[in-house]
Amino acid sequence: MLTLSDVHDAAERRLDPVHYDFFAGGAGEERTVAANTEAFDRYRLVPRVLRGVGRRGLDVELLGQALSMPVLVSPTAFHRLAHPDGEVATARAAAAARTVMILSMAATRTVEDVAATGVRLWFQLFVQPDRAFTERLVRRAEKAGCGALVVTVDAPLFGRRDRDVRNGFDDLPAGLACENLREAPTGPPRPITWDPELTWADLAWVCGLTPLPVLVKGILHPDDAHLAVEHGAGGIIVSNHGGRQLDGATATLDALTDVVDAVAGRVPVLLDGGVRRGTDVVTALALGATAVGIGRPVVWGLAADGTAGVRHVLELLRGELDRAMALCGADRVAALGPDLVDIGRCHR
Ligand SMILES: Cc1cc2nc3c(=O)[nH]c(=O)nc-3n(C[C@H](O)[C@H](O)[C@H](O)COP(=O)(O)O)c2cc1C
Ligand SMILES: CCCCC(=O)C(=O)O
Repeated sequence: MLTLSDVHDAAERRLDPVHYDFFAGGAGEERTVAANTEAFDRYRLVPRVLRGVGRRGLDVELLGQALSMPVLVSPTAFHRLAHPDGEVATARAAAAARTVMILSMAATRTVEDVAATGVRLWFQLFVQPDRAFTERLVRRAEKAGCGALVVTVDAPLFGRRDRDVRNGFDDLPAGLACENLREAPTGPPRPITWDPELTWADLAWVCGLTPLPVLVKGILHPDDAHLAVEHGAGGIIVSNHGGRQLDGATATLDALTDVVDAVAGRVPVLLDGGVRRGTDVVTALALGATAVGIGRPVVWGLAADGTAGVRHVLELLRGELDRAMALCGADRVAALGPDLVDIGRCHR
């Protein structure tokens, strides 16, 4: 498996086709799923030369945590559909790679079991209409040692994924559950409720609830990025949920520059969606992202070969990023700037 695309192919061969469709699919025509990767195809790099890049550092600091590279694990649901050990297997790989894993609220292993791997862990939250329950979840994540909360804001309701509708896939199979939604160890898990009533006041409420930094995930509009910072966000994740919510939403890479300008350095800006190559990481960082997240590639690694498969995905990206940085004349992440991107020609 020489590329992330090879890992995808191996996963597709191993997964139940219905579960493969759940992981791979997006909303509607999947235009935004396609747009995310297609945007990276459109941007070109303008490398610098003769810059002495024999010693390179890929490490970054993010919200007080040291990462070995600017690539982290975006939250994805239901890892036990891909591997019996589920999110614990994923976490072992992220820990070995010394990067952050964002645990989905829809994880099929408990946050305590995942944290026990020693991974740098953040917890992703859909704010629930029952605010007392939401607060208990936050306390549980804090107690388990999570270093940040990630509030996903692109889901006032659930995007319609046509593949899942066609396949009749609307719930986890017997024996699997969202383990962090049980109120008692053997009690039934509460269902995730999408709350279309959420407003910026609710984000401010979450930010006031916890000393942890709160990242807001699912921002595409620069005015929303500004509002997020005003309401207490400690970080922004430019994301369209991997094209699973609003079909037709802009590619995240196309949205990045305006968001970075609106945030004006006040908090870190991350991006996810369509990152499949080390050069994609270079492009996003050159345009102002502090780090990028990967969603589906992690699931493909997990399905293909468990912890080793996820580790392979992370190390493939690390190797590609290192090579791409050298070829761009950058010896460290901070050396990646917008001058490396052929902005004028990228929208043709
Ligand atoms: C199978 C799957 C499940 C996901 N589950 C969640 C989730 O529970 N919470 C969330 O905030 N985002 C979720 N996402 C969105 C990802 O966090 C991320 O934004 C997206 O996958 C990035 O795009 P990529 O898959 O092209 O890397 C999910 C994405 C996929 C593909
Ligand atoms: C019911 C879990 C939802 C996870 C999610 O956000 C997604 O599938 O995109």
